[in-house]
Amino acid sequence: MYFHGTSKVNQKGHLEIGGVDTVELAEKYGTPLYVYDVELIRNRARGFKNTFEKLAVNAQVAYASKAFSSIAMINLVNEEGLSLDVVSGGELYTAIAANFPPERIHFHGNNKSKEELEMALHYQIGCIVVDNFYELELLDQLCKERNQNISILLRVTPGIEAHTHDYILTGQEDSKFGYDLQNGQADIALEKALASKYLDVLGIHCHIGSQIFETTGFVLAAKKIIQKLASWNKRYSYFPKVLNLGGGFGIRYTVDDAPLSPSVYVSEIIHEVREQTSLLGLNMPEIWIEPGRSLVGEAGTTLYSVGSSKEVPNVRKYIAVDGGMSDNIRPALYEAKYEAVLANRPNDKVEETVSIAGKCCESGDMLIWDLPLPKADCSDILAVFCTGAYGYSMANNYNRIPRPPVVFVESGKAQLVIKRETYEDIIRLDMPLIERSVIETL
Ligand SMILES: Cc1ncc(COP(=O)(O)O)c(C=O)c1O
Ligand SMILES: N[C@@H](CCCC[NH3+])C(=O)O
Repeated sequence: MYFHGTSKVNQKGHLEIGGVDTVELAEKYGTPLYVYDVELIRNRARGFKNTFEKLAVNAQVAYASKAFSSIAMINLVNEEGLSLDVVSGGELYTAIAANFPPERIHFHGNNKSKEELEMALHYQIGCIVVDNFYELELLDQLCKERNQNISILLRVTPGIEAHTHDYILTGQEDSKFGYDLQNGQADIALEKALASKYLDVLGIHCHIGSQIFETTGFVLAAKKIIQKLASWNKRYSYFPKVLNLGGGFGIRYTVDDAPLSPSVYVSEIIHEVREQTSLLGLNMPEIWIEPGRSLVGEAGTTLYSVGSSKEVPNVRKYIAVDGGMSDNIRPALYEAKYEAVLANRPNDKVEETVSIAGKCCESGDMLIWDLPLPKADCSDILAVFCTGAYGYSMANNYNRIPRPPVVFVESGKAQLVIKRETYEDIIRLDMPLIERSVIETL
C-alpha cells in the first residue's frame, strides 16, 4: 500500500495522518470526514516556490482555489506566501473573508458576471484573467464608469492537446476558454486591450488541462506563446511582464499514475522559456503557475463507515459506505480511480475484491471498482486516499445528504476547519408553499 505525506500505520495498527489516529478522528467527528495532511500541503507549496528560487526566476505560485476553497485553506495559502487564483464571486468572497491580500488574487472564468467584475474592482485585486471579447468590453466599460485601472492577463488557447481526460482538457483549439492563439483572435484581443485607457496588459495566460503527467504539453505551449510574443513585440512594441502557464500538474491517485515532482515540471518549463526568449532576443518574463490538485489532492483522505453489502453471485460483491458521489463526484464524472484501505486495520491480509458503492440513489454512484480488502463489516472505517482536490469543492447535496466536515491535521493536532452540514442547513433556503391567492404577482 502506498502512503502519501505523513500517512502511516501507527502502533495501534491504525492509519495515522499528521500524527493523528484516523480511527479517533472518525469517532470524534463522525463519518464521512475529509482529513487534510497540512504538512504535505506545505511541502508541496515549498517545493514549487523553492524550485523557482533555485532557478533565480521571478515567479508567483498561485494556488488554484477551485481545488479546495475554505477560509482555513486560504489562511494556509497565505502563510505559505503563495498567490491565489479564484474563479467566481464565491471563491473571491472566501478569499476576502480569509483576509487574503487582494493584490495577490487573480480572477479567472469564462463568463464572469458584471457583479463579479465589480467585486474584483472594488477589492482592487491583483489581476483579472480576461477570457473573451464580451468580458474585455464589459471590464473596460466598468473601469471607465469607476475611473479605475486594473491589470489584466489575456487567456489564450495555444492549440495543445494534453494527454488527459477529455473533460479536463482546456488548451485545445475547440475549447470554451480563452482567445485562440492561431486564428487571429488573440491578436485582436491584444490590440483592443492595449487601446484601452483602463486595462494594463500585465501578461498572457494559458492553462492546457489538468492531471497531466508529462512536460511536453507545457513546454510546447510555452514555445508557441513565446513565438507569438516575438511577433507582438515587433507589431505592437508590446512585451508582457508576466507569462502564466496555469496549473494541471498530475498527482498519484493509484499505482497506475506516475507524476513528476514539482521541480521537474517547473525546471523544464523554465528551461524552454529561457531558451526561446534568448533565441528570439526577448526578455525573460516573470513566470506564474497555478497548481491546484498538486498542492492539495494527495493531502486529502476521506474516512467513511462501512455499511451494507450485497453479493451478486459470480459477479461481484458491493460494499456500501455512508457517503458517495455527494462528497466525491469524480468517479462518476471522469471515471476517476482511487485506492483505499481499512483505517482501523490497514495491515490486515487482503481476503477479497469488492466494489465500493456510495449511498446515493444512482447506479453510477460507485467510488471504487474492484478494490482488494480484508473482509469488511460495519465495524470498519474505509479510508479513501487522494480526495483533497475537487472533492469537497465539488461536493453536493444530492438526495439532500449533508456535506461532510473537514479536519486539518498537523504535528499530532487536529482542527475542525469546516463543520458538518446539518439537516437545518439543508432546508435553510427553502420557503413553504403558500396560498395561491396571497402570492404577489411580479
Ligand atoms: C485556469 C486554471 N488554472 C489552474 C487550474 C488548476 O488545475 P490543477 O488543479 O489541475 O492544477 C485550473 C483547473 O484545471 C484552471 O482551469
Ligand atoms: N474538477 C476536475 C478538474 C477541472 C479543473 C478545473 N479546470 C477534476 O476533478 O479533476
